[in-house]
Amino acid sequence: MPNLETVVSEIVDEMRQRSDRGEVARYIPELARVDPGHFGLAVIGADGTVAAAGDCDVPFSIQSISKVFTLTLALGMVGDKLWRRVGREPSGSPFNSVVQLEYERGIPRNPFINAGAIAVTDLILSRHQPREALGEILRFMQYLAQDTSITIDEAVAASEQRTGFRNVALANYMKSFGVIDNPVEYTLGVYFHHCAISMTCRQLAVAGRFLAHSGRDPSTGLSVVQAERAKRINAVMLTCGHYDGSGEFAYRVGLPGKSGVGGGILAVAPGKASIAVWAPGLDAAGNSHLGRIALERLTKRLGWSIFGE
Ligand SMILES: NC(=O)CC[C@H](N)C(=O)O
Repeated sequence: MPNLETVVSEIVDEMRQRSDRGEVARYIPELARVDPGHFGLAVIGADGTVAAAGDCDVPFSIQSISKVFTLTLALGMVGDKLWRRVGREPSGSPFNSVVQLEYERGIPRNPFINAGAIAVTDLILSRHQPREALGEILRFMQYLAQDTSITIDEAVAASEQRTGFRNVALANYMKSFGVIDNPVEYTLGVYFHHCAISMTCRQLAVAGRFLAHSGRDPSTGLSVVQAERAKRINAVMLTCGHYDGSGEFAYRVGLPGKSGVGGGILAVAPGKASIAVWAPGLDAAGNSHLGRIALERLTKRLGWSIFGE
């Protein structure tokens, strides 16, 4: 088996040389300013070995990757009742699509498209004031990443709050079906802010370890969620984590993964590793272009696809 550190540094070198970098997200003005030349990769093996290279210590906007953690928190609060508000089938639609919601009477297809994540945020909020809910989400991220320096990028949150018209539409539409309990502006305020959490690949890979190890953080031995819940979150990541690019991601990479329009992807190799990659340029489905290519090479060289060598 090739050496993990060698594979990681080879992939970073290969990705740095590529000229096809995708397009940074332009619909959030603050993200449009990010340099598409960045590339970072961090992999943490089961024994805690870290292989990280490139811009692995540069913070970026995690955006929709936060939805994995808000789903985890909300399941901890309300349990399987969550699935009365949100489905768990792939949508086959873009992350911010409006059409399905009308056909399905305001119940979002899954917790990772924007509508589903907004409904999940609303569940977390229902027990708190917006500031407390946001504090709880941020503290959960800091706890999982074992790093209290993680913060929210207020400029990114404000940028989205000014321009997130589609999310406002989705939230209002769900509210009309009674799927959103709180004032729409409160729910969206918390949603925009948790999407604006800023983290490095290294921090994100640490935060994802519980998903790779049956719900438990192997460095502390502490259980974050039951093994069965980790398994199910991974299943939803595999089928829905890349929106209408989820099939392609499973086909090429073969791991549960969650992307964000900041260009990050968190991927989980069950029993083996937690992986975070960042390359800001996106493909047509809004997933990191080079991030996916890098993960495809990683799983191929290490034989890590869950579907076989
Ligand atoms: N795919 C994403 O990362 C989308 C998240 C972004 N905050 C939005 O709501 O549009």
